[in-house]
Amino acid sequence: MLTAPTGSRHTTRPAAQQPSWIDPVTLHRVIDDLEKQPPLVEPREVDRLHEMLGRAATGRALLLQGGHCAETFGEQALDEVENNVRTLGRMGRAFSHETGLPVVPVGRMAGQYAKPRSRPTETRGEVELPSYRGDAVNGAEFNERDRTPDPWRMRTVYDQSAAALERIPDGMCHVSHEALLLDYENALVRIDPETGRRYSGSGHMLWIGERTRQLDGAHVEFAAGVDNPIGVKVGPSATAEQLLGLIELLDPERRPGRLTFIIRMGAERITDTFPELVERVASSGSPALWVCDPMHGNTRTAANGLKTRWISEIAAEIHTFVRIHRALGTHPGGLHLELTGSRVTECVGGFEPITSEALGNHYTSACDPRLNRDQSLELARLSADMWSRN
Ligand SMILES: O=C[C@H](O)[C@H](O)COP(=O)(O)O
Ligand SMILES: C=C(OP(=O)(O)O)C(=O)O
Ligand SMILES: [Mn+2]
Repeated sequence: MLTAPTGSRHTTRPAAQQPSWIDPVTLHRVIDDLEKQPPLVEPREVDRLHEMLGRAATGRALLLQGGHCAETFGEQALDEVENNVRTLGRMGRAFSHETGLPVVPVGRMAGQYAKPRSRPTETRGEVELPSYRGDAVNGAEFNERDRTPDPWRMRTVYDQSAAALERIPDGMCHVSHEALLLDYENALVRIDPETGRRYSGSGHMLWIGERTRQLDGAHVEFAAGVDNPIGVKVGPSATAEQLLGLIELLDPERRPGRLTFIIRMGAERITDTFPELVERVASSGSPALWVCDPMHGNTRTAANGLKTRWISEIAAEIHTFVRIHRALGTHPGGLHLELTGSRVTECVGGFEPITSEALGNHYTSACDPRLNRDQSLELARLSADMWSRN
């Protein structure tokens, strides 16, 4: 049986983007309860993904990571899981067919319930309330009761994630999420008695976000202490020294598949620093896998106030990502996308284009705008073309 380590929740490092839970007694009851639960994922499944990502890191496969920006609680969300997995599967087959490389599908799924925010509070008129930080923390409705962080929501994350995992057909993909809420993540660390190794039991792959990747921060410390594959988001302010520091902390043994850099610079800015980052990391001997998140550096606000992204900019960032790798002789290792298998109208463009005016027609994202099913499949085909022609 996998056991929970003792004392794992104590850290002296600063932890960015954590909610202000107002009731410590409830918080500790929830943590104690989570520590008693079985892990959501098993070490052997985690190791299997590690091995597959190792192939991607060494140029023999591609990672296709995708799903909602923010998953939500409830039956309706569970009903979408299968559709999203099938969309990811179809995209993977398109990619694989064109590039000749196997594709490793990984869902942003069964755990992606906590969000970092640009601002701690949101103001509407005269009223200022805590920002919505994902269903793991508080409710999206703009009233004091919903927006107050509630630790019991972390217990629901566990149940909802378990239910979502049951909806993934035949283990068609591994699952991943941002390791943001350290109270939750620490409570789900387990030790494999056979090997003595520490694993996160909350998802196969975890990533650290752009806002929490500080070298001396609690998130990097947490990730360094588990054996799962780890992603780190890399935005335009990242330096080569920071990346080399992350490699020392997260992958000192240089194991292919352990560390993935998820580049999210924006179509305009990717040429500024990215070539130097790749060169410096490659010449350090790190086998880090590079994937492109063309979503988070290309977020805009439409005239009607909705957050959106343009397919043209998303495609442009992917294109530049591939070209830079080709020029340097390194491997463009895959994509990280926010998408859904449903017919939403959240991103602008596509073959049958969604216009900025139509964005409000079916905009259901709890946080960032996602590619809909058609846009996802088109982008997969377009990207596959970039991989094989460049
Ligand atoms: O992925 C999510 C968003 O990019 C992140 O939560 C920041 O969004 P915000 O600027 O609306 O807070
Ligand atoms: C918040 C996210 O990304 P980033 O940390 O890159 O901003 C995300 O992936 O939803
Ligand atoms: Mn997002």
